[in-house]
Amino acid sequence: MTPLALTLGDPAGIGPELALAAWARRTAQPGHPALPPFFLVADPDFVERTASRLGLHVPVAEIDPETAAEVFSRALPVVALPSGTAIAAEPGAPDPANAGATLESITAAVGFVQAGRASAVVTNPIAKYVLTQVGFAYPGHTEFLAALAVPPGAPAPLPVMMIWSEDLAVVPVTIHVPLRRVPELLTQDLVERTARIVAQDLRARFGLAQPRLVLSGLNPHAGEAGTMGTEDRDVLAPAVERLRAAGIDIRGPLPADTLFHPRARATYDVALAPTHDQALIPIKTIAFDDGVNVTLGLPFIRTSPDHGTAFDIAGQGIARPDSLIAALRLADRLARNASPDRPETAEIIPFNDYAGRARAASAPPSHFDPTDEL
Ligand SMILES: NC(=O)C1=CN([C@@H]2O[C@H](COP(=O)(O)OP(=O)(O)OC[C@H]3O[C@@H](n4cnc5c(N)ncnc54)[C@H](O)[C@@H]3O)[C@@H](O)[C@H]2O)C=CC1
Ligand SMILES: NCC(=O)COP(=O)(O)O
Repeated sequence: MTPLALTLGDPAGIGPELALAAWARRTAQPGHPALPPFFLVADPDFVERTASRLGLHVPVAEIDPETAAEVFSRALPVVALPSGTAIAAEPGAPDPANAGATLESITAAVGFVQAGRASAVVTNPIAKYVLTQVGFAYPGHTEFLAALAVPPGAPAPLPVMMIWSEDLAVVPVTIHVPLRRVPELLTQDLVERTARIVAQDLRARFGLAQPRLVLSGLNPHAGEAGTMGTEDRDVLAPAVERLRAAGIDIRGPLPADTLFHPRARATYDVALAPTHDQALIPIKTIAFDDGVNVTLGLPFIRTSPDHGTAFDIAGQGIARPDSLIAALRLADRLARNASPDRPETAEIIPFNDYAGRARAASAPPSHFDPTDEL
């Protein structure tokens, strides 16, 4: 069985302790299947010190990726950083001196997946501003992974951030950019390319035959016919029209403020929103512990917990591993769907399976059905 490659994240954040906590929950429990085997790409001594500091009885085995699945039942498999770098980090005190190890863990994990030695990359959180201090040129994993997906110098694919949970999935069309730059970056082309990638990956990777997309407006009331901003009318609406003409089931732009309550959520699989916070606030409100960040549009699978480094609680042993566990499980399901040995049909991974409702065959004519009983 090909294991998942889990990155270190910022070693002063909660990533290392979450890896230990996730491994401690590896066995099947009622309602929760066993965790798929994974290995952490890190300094094994640092991982051992982290475990003993937290009083966790987690044996650590330094191995290569090929041995990870075999040892997983009895020890947390750790693949050493290729440079052999030793990490010294104080929980809650991020230090740019560790940025090299943080980045090396990501590049090594991607290399393992590209070489077929891991089935997917699962990333622990990084603090972008710490990496920026050593000249890291990307605003986050999402953009960095797109660059790693191609040979140096080749044009990178457009990476699309989706935060997924069984109750809601969202996609920010612009990602890590200042709010004041959104109107200039939010082009018809970007909306169309993003929506096409979402539709394609939901079909191919998540097994949804007819994914239902909606696009949230940018301005209040989706611009109120151009009286509260023109982007909805002049950029978003024509993009939706072209996408629909190309056979993609997408509606919008719809007013953002009425798009995320349960009856509205029951009418779509994924909501695209023009800005980062428009997309991420609803899902982190509804599913903070279960949300998974998935990068679409890459030639390999990458998932991550939806939260960040949580420096404020690092080293206290109180960080919840739920989102990392959800990320490991989803990466495994996506990898199985992508495997050449998969069964005849891909597993359908649920979207907005709100209260166990059956999915409507096609989008209803209105935004949502006000008489709907949930
Ligand atoms: N995928 C990634 O690498 C991500 C990285 N970040 C980075 O994380 C850093 C901190 O970002 P914040 O906005 O403060 O978000 P955050 O998610 O790190 O923390 C927000 C709040 O949630 C709590 N929290 C987070 N994860 C938790 C967990 N597993 N269990 C219990 N409580 C938890 C924290 O203690 C804090 O109070 C930033 O530098 C940002 O760049 C943020 C999001 C994702
Ligand atoms: N807010 C989500 C986030 O920052 C995740 O970014 P990335 O590091 O996964 O690109």
